[in-house]
Amino acid sequence: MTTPKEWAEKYRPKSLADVLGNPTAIRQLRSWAEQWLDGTPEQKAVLLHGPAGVGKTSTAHALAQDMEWEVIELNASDQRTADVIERIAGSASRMSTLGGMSSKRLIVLDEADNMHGTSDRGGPKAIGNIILATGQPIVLIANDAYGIPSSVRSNLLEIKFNALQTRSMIPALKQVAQKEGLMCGVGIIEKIAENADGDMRSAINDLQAVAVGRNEINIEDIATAERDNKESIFKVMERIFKGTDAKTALETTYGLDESPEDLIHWIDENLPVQYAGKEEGKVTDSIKNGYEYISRADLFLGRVQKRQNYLMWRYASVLMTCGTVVSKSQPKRGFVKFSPPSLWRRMGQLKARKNMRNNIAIKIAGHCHESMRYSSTEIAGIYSILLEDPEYAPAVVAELGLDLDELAFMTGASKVTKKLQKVYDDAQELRKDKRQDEVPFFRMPEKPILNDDKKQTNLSNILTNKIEPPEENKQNTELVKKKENIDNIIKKTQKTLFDF
Ligand SMILES: Nc1ncnc2c1ncn2[C@@H]1O[C@H](COP(=O)(O)OP(=O)(O)OP(=O)(O)O)[C@@H](O)[C@H]1O
Repeated sequence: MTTPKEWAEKYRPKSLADVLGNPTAIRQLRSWAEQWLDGTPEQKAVLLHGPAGVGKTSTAHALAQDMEWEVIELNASDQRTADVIERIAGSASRMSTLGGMSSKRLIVLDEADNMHGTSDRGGPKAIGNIILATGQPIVLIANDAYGIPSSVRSNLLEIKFNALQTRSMIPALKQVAQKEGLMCGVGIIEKIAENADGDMRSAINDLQAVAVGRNEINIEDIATAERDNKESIFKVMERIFKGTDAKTALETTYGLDESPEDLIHWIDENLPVQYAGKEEGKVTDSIKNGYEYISRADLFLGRVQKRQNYLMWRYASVLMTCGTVVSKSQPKRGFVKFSPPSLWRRMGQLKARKNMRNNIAIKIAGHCHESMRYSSTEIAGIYSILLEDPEYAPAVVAELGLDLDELAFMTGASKVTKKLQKVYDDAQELRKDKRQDEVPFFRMPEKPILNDDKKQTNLSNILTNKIEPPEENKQNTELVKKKENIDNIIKKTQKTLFDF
């Protein structure tokens, strides 16, 4: 059986133009590479450093492709003793390439901050020497710039990569889904992007994991995947709320992939339900005692934050777990479902909506040459009202370059309906027919409303508010209706400015 190719690998950017985010870093790297075309730059090696999964390695390879350079790579799985480095990178850095003097060979040293221990003995020193003597460009890649010995760092041009913004990851993830023929429910990509915390590799991996065996994914599928990851939290909840042994409960938290800050939310959410008495709504002693302990645990969590002293997590954990165990007045039996903290869900939904809103605002801002803020508060409303009119909707979608989710969001629909799909399909046809800047904002009906071209142009001017209709034409009912329609839209927007 063949294993499916990892999407993260399959969609690795091939050129610098395909790398998402970090424009300053890309610019710096490109201009450093161009210096090699005119000779040897002052700094012969660069260090790309930053968090995992933001495209450092991909950028190095994309650069080589763009410059048509060969790549010699030494990654962490290779033995990187002084000997090996000298044999591979050292000779590569001195020899000219098959393409002659003008062509270069890019030496890429991945995980350069991870060169210690016996297998890399002498490695950092050898790298330092090669950088001094090289005739070929060298790229070092590291998560932590401070993990590189300062003697090596002093000869490097440091280029910093930051975590990617959620809003730049969303369109790329949507493209991956589209290329894989995967239908995604509204908001699902936004949620995946947001969960990834700026790490594109993990976002693509999550998307692939949720998509296994499906050609359509919905928000419930993510909830199930999240639940699978959280399997151990349910065990801990069981020990805390059903058990009577405080020590065992505490010990189970050690294997948990959650911080005490997260665990306290779980306990807080479930305590009133798990320790509820027979009398509905009555606050039992178990609940009171439990909250007493939780509030003290919370004090310690506050101190951890304030003093950055993580040793105090220990006290917080003991108070919240053992405290909740001993708070119950009698053993609790029977099944009561454990729920994840509702606070997270609310915050997650808010964040996903915010990302979607920002993406739309960027598109409107680009189109109207206005700021994002002005676009979302003042202009977006007009567009959402126009989207309700089947005559204008495709042109608006085409002009702004909205995708289906964004269209659904702007019209306030909870899911993609057939009507929205049709608007979207018509918009794609419009985009295909004309170059983007040629798509008129107000699409004229296919069949002219008026019989001759001159009158048709007049109508176009009136619709775009360039001129008032001539007095005699006001009698033309169709024309007047159109004008009134537009006036109504504008009046309505002034009253109900986009609430999203
Ligand atoms: N900026 C980006 N643009 C496009 N794709 C990206 C980007 N960053 C990461 N990816 C995706 O994630 C995968 C892994 O990226 P890459 O190996 O370049 O990250 P990295 O920063 O070098 O991570 P690490 O430090 O863990 O090695 C790529 O194959 C690509 O699919």
